[in-house]
Amino acid sequence: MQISQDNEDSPSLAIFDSCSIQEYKKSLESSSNACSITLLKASLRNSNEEQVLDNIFNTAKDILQNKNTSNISKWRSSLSNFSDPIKLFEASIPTCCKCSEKDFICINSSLKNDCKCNRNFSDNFNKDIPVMLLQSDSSQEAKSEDEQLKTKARLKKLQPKRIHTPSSSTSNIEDCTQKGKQDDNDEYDKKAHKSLVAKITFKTAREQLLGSNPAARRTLGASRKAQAKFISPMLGAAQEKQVSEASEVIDDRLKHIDPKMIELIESEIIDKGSPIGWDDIAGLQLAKSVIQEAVVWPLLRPDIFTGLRRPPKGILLFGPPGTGKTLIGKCVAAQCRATFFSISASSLTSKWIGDGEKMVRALFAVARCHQPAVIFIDEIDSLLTARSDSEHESTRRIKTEFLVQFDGAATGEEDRLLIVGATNRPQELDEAARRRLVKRLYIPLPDTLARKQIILNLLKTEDNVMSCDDVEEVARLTEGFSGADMKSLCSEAAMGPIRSVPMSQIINIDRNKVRAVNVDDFRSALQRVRPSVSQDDLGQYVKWDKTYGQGF
Ligand SMILES: Nc1ncnc2c1ncn2[C@@H]1O[C@H](COP(=O)(O)OP(=O)(O)OP(=O)(O)O)[C@@H](O)[C@H]1O
Repeated sequence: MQISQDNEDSPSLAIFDSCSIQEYKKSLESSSNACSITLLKASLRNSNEEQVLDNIFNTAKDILQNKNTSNISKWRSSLSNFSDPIKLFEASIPTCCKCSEKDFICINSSLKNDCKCNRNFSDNFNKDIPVMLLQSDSSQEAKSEDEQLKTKARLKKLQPKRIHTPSSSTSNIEDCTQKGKQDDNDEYDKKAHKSLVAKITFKTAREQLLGSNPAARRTLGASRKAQAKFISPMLGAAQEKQVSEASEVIDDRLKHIDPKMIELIESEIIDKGSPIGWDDIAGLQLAKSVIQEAVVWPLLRPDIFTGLRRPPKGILLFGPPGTGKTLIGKCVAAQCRATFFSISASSLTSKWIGDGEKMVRALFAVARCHQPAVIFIDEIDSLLTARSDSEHESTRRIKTEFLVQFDGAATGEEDRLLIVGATNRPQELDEAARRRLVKRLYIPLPDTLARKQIILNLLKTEDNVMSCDDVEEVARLTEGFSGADMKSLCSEAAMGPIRSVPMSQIINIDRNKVRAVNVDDFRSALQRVRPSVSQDDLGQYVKWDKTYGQGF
């Protein structure tokens, strides 16, 4: 801060650092002192930063010369004290007429007519102080005092930068500054001690929470990134989290994996649905027995299935849509007591654009941590299609990563991972993929017996009056239906009894009064539900099965 004085009446305070002005304004703002407020008003009077302190200085001078006594009648400092902002600020702290104490708390008490020291500030003193400031409690005072100390310390640091201007009155100011330095230091020590005491005895709710729960720092007023985890500001929740985080052992295999992906896999890709049993899958006896022998037993007894008996690491289930491929994958996982990871290959290439290959890596890493594990990849053809020139770079990278991971799983002696690929378009599969998915099982449309079993399974939970003959009739009439088509047919038939209820009663009708499903409902449903698989498509599967399939 540069202090110059062009003439004795009009000293000018030139600011070399706008930051120090802001600090000074802040210190004025944080004071409930009437003089400070008057000075603050003066500081705000002009938007030109350069003139702020000049305004303050002149205002202070007016007060001292009794030109501005409407607000403050007692101002016992002399002009020479205003050698710098610190002195100016100190001078702005009024002194009690009775005890001659300089204290903010005293001002408040006095203004509320309960001056503890029975100090007597001027009657005029409080007229201009906003009510809000009068109501500030002692903690705020302690805080403002603390801030003043900080401000002083900061301003003190700025003092060496002061440029001396050779003029008689400025010399006086400088002398005064030097003289006051020792006193200043003593006062700083005193106030610092006072502030320390205040700090020890008083803590804001925020300080208290942060003291006991540092994790809350990130939730209280701090900015959080969009993808950052939610951290509860609640004491118990945060502490619980900390304890659980501390006790969590991070698996080495997950060291280089993005935690967000791990979280995503564990929440979305691990299938936690109800376990599927072999009886839930109608028909497909041969496929079931091959799978049981080739993968379920080896996963359950890895000690017996070694060497030549070592199980394949990958199987392919191919066939028309809705024939139970996913059901089989789930059933394998349930039978092996394995974790079931279910992911659609097309989502790897579309949903996680750019991250697909990282996702593949993460998927295998997480699966290794959850062994035994079954990784079910639906629509595997979209991931492992035959290579072509038009293939997108990112798709090629995902494919390469998948094959690398697959080979890692295949060669890892200890790994108990099974990759189950499912496809409706086996002919589009890459040769490399075909070779790796050693067991290729055709999952055909259900035969009559299987369709009958599907109907019976689905009707178990419905009120029905279907005889065995009725079920057989429906099974016969549904030649060419897939398992999913059979489900649609049964749902449609189950709507028959509801449709027979008059519209006006549908809202109020007693559940027990809705009639049971009968064969006529199935007959009408058959008018609406048609098979989804064409005979031509079936021919392709049979052909591919003959060439590459297991051949049972
Ligand atoms: N063999 C079956 N036994 C019992 N229900 C079946 C059978 N096949 C299909 N379903 C029924 O059809 C639904 C769809 O089956 P699933 O999802 O397993 O077929 P998918 O072959 O995987 O089909 P997509 O190829 O379209 O993925 C199942 O939820 C089940 O209700």
